[in-house]
Amino acid sequence: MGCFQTKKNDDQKVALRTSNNIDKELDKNKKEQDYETKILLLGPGESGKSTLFKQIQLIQDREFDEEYLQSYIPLIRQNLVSQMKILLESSDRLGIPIQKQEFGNLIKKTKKRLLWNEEIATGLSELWQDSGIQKSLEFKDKKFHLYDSIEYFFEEIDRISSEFYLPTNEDVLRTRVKSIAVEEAKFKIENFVLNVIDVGGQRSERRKWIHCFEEVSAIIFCVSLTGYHQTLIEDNSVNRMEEALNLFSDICKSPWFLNSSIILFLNKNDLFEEDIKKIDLSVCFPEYKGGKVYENAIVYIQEQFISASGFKKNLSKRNVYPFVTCALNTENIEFVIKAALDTIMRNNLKYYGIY
Ligand SMILES: Nc1nc2c(ncn2[C@@H]2O[C@H](COP(=O)(O)OP(=O)(O)OP(=O)(O)O)[C@@H](O)[C@H]2O)c(=O)[nH]1
Ligand SMILES: [Mg+2]
Repeated sequence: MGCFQTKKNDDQKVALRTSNNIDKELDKNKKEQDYETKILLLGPGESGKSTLFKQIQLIQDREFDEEYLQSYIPLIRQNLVSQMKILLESSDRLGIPIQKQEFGNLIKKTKKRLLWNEEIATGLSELWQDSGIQKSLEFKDKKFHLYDSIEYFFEEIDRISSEFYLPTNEDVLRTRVKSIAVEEAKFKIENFVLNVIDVGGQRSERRKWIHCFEEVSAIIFCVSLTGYHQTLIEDNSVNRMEEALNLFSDICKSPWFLNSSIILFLNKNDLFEEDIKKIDLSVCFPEYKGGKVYENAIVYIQEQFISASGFKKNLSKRNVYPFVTCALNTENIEFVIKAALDTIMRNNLKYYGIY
C-alpha cells in the first residue's frame, strides 16, 4: 500500500514538473514569437464549420467590413426564397392547402435566383404568415429539412427587404451557404498565426479533404448537437449524429493525424437546449436512460464521441478535447478558441519533444 502510495506521489511530482515546464515554455513562447499552427475544420454538412471560420475572422478583426456585409444581401434573400420553396413543395406533398396559391406557384417555379423587389418581399412575408405554411412548419425535421435560421430571417423580413438594408454580424453568421470549395485563410489571434482551412462537409465534398491533410497541428471537428433527431440531406435514411460519430472515428484513427490535437466542438448548443426538452436522446441512442435532461444528454453524447475516437482513457497518450459551443455566439467562440489554442500549443510542445 505504502509502496503504491510513494509511486503515485512520484508520478504526480513528475506530472506537476512537466506541467510547470510546459507553462514556462508557453509563457516564453507567448513573449518571444508568433506561434504558427495549421487548423483543419472538419465535420459533416451543416455542423457549423463555416460559421466558425467567420467567427475566427470576427475575433481577429472585431467587425466585418461593409463590402463583406453587403455581399451577404443576395445570399440572405436567396435563403428566404429557397426555404419558402421547400415549404411550399412540402405542403403539397403533405396535402396542406395554401391560401396564396398564385404567388406560391411563382416561387415553386423559380429555377434561378429571383430578382428581389417589393412584390417578392411582400409575397414572401404573406406566405410566411399563411396558416398552411405555419401548419407545414410543424413537420420540419420529420418530413423535410429547413435551414436552422430560417425562422429568424422570416421574422426579420421587413428589415431585410429595405432598400437600405445592411446585414448585421448576426445575419452573416446565420446565413447558410453550403461549402463546395476548400477555403483557407491566415488569422492572427494574440500571438498565434492560424492557418485555418474550412472544407465542405456533405458526403460529395469529402473526397477533397485529403488534399488538406498534411502537417495539420489540430483538427476542430464540429458536430451539430441537434443531429440526434435529424437525418442527412444526402441520405434521409441516415441519422446525422450517427454519421458524425462514424466520421469522427475515421478521423481519429487516421494515420494522417497521429500528431494532431483532436478538438471536438459539440455545436448548436442553443438549439439543443430547446430540442432536448421535447425529443428524448433515446431516439438516436436507444440505450440512453437519462431522460430529457440537458446535462445527462450532453455527458452521454460526449462519452459516445470519446469512445468513437478509440483513445483509451489513461492508456493512450492521445485525448479528445471536447467543448460545448454555440457558433453564433462570438463571446463563447472567442473563449473556446483561445482555450483550444492553448491545448494545441501544449500538445505540440509534447509531441515535438520539448517535454
Ligand atoms: N442556432 C445555431 N445555428 C448555427 C450554429 N452553428 C451554425 N449554425 C447555422 O447552421 C447553418 C449551417 O452552418 P455552416 O457553418 O454553414 O455549416 P458547415 O459545417 O460549414 O456546412 P457545410 O459547408 O455544408 O459543410 C448556418 O445557417 C449557421 O448559421 C449554432 O451554434 N447555433
Ligand atoms: Mg461550410
